[in-house]
Amino acid sequence: MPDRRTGDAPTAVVAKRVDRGRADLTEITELARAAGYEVTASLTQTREQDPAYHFGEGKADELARLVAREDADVLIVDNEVGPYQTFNIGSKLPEGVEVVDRFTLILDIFGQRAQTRKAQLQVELAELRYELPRAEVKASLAKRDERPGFMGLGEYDESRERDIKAQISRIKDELDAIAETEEKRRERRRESGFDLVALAGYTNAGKSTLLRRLADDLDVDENAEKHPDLDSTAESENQLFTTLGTTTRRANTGKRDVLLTDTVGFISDLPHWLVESFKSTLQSVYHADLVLLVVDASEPVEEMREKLVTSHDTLYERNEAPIVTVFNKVDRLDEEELRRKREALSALAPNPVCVSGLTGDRVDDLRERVEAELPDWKRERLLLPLSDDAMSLVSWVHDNGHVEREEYDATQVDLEFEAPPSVVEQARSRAADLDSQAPPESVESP
Ligand SMILES: Nc1nc2c(ncn2[C@@H]2O[C@H](COP(=O)(O)OP(=O)(O)OP(=O)(O)O)[C@@H](O)[C@H]2O)c(=O)[nH]1
Ligand SMILES: [Mg+2]
Repeated sequence: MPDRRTGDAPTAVVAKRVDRGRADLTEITELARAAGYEVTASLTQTREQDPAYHFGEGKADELARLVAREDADVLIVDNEVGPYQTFNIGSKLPEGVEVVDRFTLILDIFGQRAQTRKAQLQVELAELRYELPRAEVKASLAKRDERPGFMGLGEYDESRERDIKAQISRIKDELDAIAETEEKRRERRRESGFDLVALAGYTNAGKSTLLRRLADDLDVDENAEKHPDLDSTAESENQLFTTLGTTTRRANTGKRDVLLTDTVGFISDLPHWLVESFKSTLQSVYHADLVLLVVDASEPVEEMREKLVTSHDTLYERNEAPIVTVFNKVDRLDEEELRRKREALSALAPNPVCVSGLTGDRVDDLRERVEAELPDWKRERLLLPLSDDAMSLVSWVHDNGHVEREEYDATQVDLEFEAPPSVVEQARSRAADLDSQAPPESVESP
């Protein structure tokens, strides 16, 4: 196969079957492009699934001729093609041409982008889960045909399935350990007064662009030591699955200190095992204080609806946080069109915030909305003695909450602030410790 890195792009023919209506090849073509393929031809069919070839056998022959004529490197099928069907279609194709289904293609993209240990493990896990039922099929085909080496797979080895299962369980353990570390980190961040906000949504909706728009660059640098894991890059590209790992940056929404996390995009028609493999990437969404569900509002309303449904399905059951829908890319449509879309989608996306991450238009509305939707902060007033310890508590409150009033007299400082409940509690208990040195006074605010 030609090397994708040398600019000599491998070529692909894409195909798709639907039960009824017309097959739309836009997304699969985008996926192929994201994986590095040049799509040279395509074919669709509207018919019920054929058990042997997925497509009708006549169509499978036509596909084979097209692939041969185009001299394509792969045939990409935008359907869930069973292991037997893959084998049958493959046997009609010219020697060496692979059949790539939607999931293998997505895994291929993920594999190319996976940079962190976690991302690599997730890809490996998904590949193994994909391979497991196929290993079973290979086993039974090999037995049936008494051709142990068919498809160039080498000698069939009974232990392959056992191996796969063992590897799956090992990777799951490692991913669980990573998830636990991340959960502890989230707790630490909450305790130090951060609200955790996650950007979620369909791939290419503009999540990373919004992250960059909302994030406060300077603060990330200043806090690099305090939060060494904060990543300063969140690339945007007009391409599916630009973001694979999670990126967290500090954002300023006014009073609150927010940590904003960008995540892998959602996509429709993913099998359960693939979503499951990337579960730990989505933990930062599932365990956020608030989820911003980003939608590309420049797309046709039916497409927006489908992508909203996919997003809600992905969030469903696991998500604990309130969801705010964000209609992004509003620079690409006029007020009237936006109004129509809001109305048409009002059941799925009640009261959305409309912004342009690209131009920054109305991003202040989004900041305000984030503030308004985050869980309530508590108000507190403390009277502290003038001591070094008290001053360090005052500066800690500044770091972790929002100080409304700070007045000094000869003997004490009168501090009024708003902060998350956990911060208020800690501040109270630290104030009580100070009081053991100089008698304290805590005044309930009105
Ligand atoms: N016109 C317009 N384009 C936008 C806007 N926001 C993002 N884009 C473009 O949309 C494309 C996708 O943006 P990203 O920020 O990479 O989207 P994403 O949701 O992070 O995508 P993935 O990481 O691939 O899931 C890029 O080409 C952006 O420049 C916007 O408000 N207006
Ligand atoms: Mg992104």
